[in-house]
Parts: sequence; structure tokens; C-alpha cells
Amino acid sequence: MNNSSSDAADPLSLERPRGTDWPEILEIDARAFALPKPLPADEMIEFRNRAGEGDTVIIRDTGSDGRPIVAVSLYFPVPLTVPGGESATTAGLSWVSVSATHRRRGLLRRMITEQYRTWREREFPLATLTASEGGIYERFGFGPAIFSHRVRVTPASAQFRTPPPADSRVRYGNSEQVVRHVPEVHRRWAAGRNGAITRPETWWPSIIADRAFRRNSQTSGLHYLLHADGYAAYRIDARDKTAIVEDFVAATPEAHTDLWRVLSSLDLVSAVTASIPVDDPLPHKLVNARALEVQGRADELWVSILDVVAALELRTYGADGDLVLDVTDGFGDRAGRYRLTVADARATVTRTDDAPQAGIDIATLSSVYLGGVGVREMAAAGRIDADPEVVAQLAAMFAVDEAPFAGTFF
Ligand SMILES: CC(=O)SCCNC(=O)CCNC(=O)[C@H](O)C(C)(C)COP(=O)(O)OP(=O)(O)OC[C@H]1O[C@@H](n2cnc3c(N)ncnc32)[C@H](O)[C@@H]1OP(=O)(O)O
Repeated sequence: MNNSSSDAADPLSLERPRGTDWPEILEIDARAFALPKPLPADEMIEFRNRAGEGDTVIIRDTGSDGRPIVAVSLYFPVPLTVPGGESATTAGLSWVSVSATHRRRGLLRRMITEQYRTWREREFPLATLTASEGGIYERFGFGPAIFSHRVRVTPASAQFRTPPPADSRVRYGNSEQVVRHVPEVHRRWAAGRNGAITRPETWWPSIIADRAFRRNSQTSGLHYLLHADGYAAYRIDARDKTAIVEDFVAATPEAHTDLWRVLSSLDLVSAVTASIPVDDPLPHKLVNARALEVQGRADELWVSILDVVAALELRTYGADGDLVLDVTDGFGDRAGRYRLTVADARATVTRTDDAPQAGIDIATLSSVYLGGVGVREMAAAGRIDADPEVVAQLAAMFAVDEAPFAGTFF
């Protein structure tokens, strides 16, 4: 597709935006996401740098006065670490907005159909997204693949089992130290962490700038705690004296303990909130595990396997095996039978006509791909059609040592 597509009867034209369209795109997006105002100009420039590396589509209502843009969708290249440590460049779908005046007329479906065509052409093995609502994306072959826990730690009762070191090994960082240390340690952490998103260079200026639109009059700017092998960024909400951890990276167990020890002993702070992996060791490091309360579970990252062969061959596996999967796909072109043969943790995947041992739809396969959703749970929910011994075999193959965690919203 070159610049626009619409037929004579349909005034809704799907196009690639021009540079001058961006202020209008930001307005549509702010309105659709119920934000107080569009991104400020400096943020917009950095955002367009990100978007420029992917692809943006808009839909223009050419039949209305002013030919307004009524829908937008874009993707960035998002590097994701898969089980075994390989980094896959995924198509990270984002900023999907349809004007309230044009909703439920198939505009989202039209944009995703076009994006999907581009992703297949550009040979992305996977697509990813962070979802505003849970009921939208399964129909397009996405499944929630990473869950996280929203936790609240009460400093008054959070005492560590081990005594504190003489020196905390943690210091507050000034902006120069943050720029030098934070992207580097984040990269180091993400390189080996199942499910981690490695933030591209173009993302950092906006993250570190922490511009005023990210907070209100009662919340502070980010305070960075730096450790040789990690960091934590939190802001204070002065209304209830809570610390909100917005970013936490620990590349070693020691950094995890040292940073949490400081966070959970902030004077005059009634509670510390954070999003952590579902298998985070923090509660077990505390004398009283109830000092950490799990307040909710969030679907942190959705995944869609775009190329079944490439995606399944990218990750490593917990057990050897040889199974034929019958994959169904109600949206794209991924349906078919695939033989998955795993030897020494690596897979060979081929298309086959052989009889399948398990039936699974593409969204379910995408959910279990990183090991963050269990094969047994999905089979028990009726989402995988297989005999119990095949389920046990698949579960052993897809098992991972640590639950995936993305750590970045986009
Ligand atoms: C990755 C991200 O960016 S997540 C952010 C998504 N955006 C938002 O939440 C912003 C506010 N919402 C919106 O802008 C719009 O309502 C959107 C983008 C969610 C939906 O756009 P629409 O153009 O109305 O969707 P469209 O008419 O193409 O619907 C496509 C399908 O999704 C379904 N659908 C759309 N929105 C929802 C929803 N919120 N919950 C459940 N199903 C939905 C439709 O019923 C339709 O189903 P079908 O084709 O299987 O019959």
C-alpha cells in the first residue's frame, strides 16, 4: 500500500501520516485514552523518533468537513528476551485509538489487518502489546503471556531476614549519574531475563526526562536509587505519603536485596507500591511475608506468534519431545500442523500433514510461549485439546526456570 486506500463508496481512507499530521494524531490519542492533554512538544519529537522506526497508519474521514483523522495505530520494533536468552525483535503495537464518533465500525480491525500484513512482509517472528482492556486482542491472535503482581509493602513491618550490610551499597543518583548508569544496567539485566524488553536507545531520553506531564501537583519527580548492579526509580505521592516504584532493575540477587532494603525502610512513608514478577523472591526475604500484600494481578504483556516456525525455534525448552500441534487461527495465516521436535533444549519445527496430538489456537500458543502461562492451566481451561500424557509432555517442554517479566510499558 502506498499512501491511501479507500473505495468510492467508503470515505474512510487508510493512509500513512505526513509529518504535519502528528499534532492531530496526538490529540486523537489523548482523547481516546482519556488523558488531560496531548503530549508536550518536546515529548512528541522523541515519540516520533520511536514511531519512525516502525510504522503508523491513520484513517481519515474524507467525507467530513476538514477531513479529520478518526483512527490511528502504530508499532515500534520492541526487543524481547525469550526463554534461553535470545533477543527477538517484535512488532510492538501501540497507540491504537479510534475516535468515539467512529467506534465499532471495524476501524480497529482494518488497521490491524494492514499492520499484520506489514509484520508478515517484514518477517517479525512475534508481535507484542500492552493492553488497555482484556477483551480486545484475542480475536487478532494475541494472548496474555506475562503477568505481574501489583504489591504494597509496609515499611513499618518489612524487616529483612538477613542483617543490613555496614554500607547500603545504594546511593541516590544525580541526573548525570542516572544517564551514565541506568540504560547500561537495564541493558545488562534485560539481556538474560526471560520476557524482558530491552529499551531501544531512542526510548531513554523521554524516560529519563520524566517530564511534568507524568505527574500531578502532589507527586514528586523520580528519585533514582543506584546500585552497581541495579537501580530503582520511585516518586512520592504527598497526599498519602506513599512511594510509587516506577522502575526496578536488579541484575544480581544482591542488588535486589540492597535496593529493596532501602525502599522498604523509607522514613515517613506509609507504603511502597510496585509491580514485580509473580515469582519475585521479595516476600521470602522478609521475616513477616505479610508485610508485602499482593493487591492485584495484571496482564503485563500480550504476545502474538506471527511466524510459528521461527518463534518456536527461537526459544529453548525444558524437556525433549516430538509432538505435532494443530494450530488454528481465526484472523491470520498461521493455521496448520507443525511438528515440534526438541533435542538438547533446542527445537526444530516443520510443517507437516501427520496426525496431530494437540489442538491449540494461535492466541493460546502465544500465551504459553514464554512460560508465563502454564500448559496444564490452559488444558484444564479447555484451551488445549490433547490427552493428559500429551499435556504433561507439552508442559514439561514449555516449562521455564523463572516467570517472564517485561518491566516496560509501551
Ligand atoms: C495496544 C494498544 O494500544 S491498547 C489501546 C486500545 N485503545 C484504547 O483502549 C483507546 C480507547 N478505545 C478505542 O480507541 C476503541 O474503542 C478501540 C481501539 C478499543 C476499538 O476500536 P473500534 O474501531 O471500535 O473496533 P472495531 O469496530 O474494529 O472492533 C473490532 C472487534 O473488536 C471488538 N472490540 C472493540 N473494542 C472492544 C472492547 N473494548 N472490548 C471488547 N471487544 C472490543 C469489536 O466488537 C469487534 O469484534 P469483531 O470484529 O470480532 O466482531
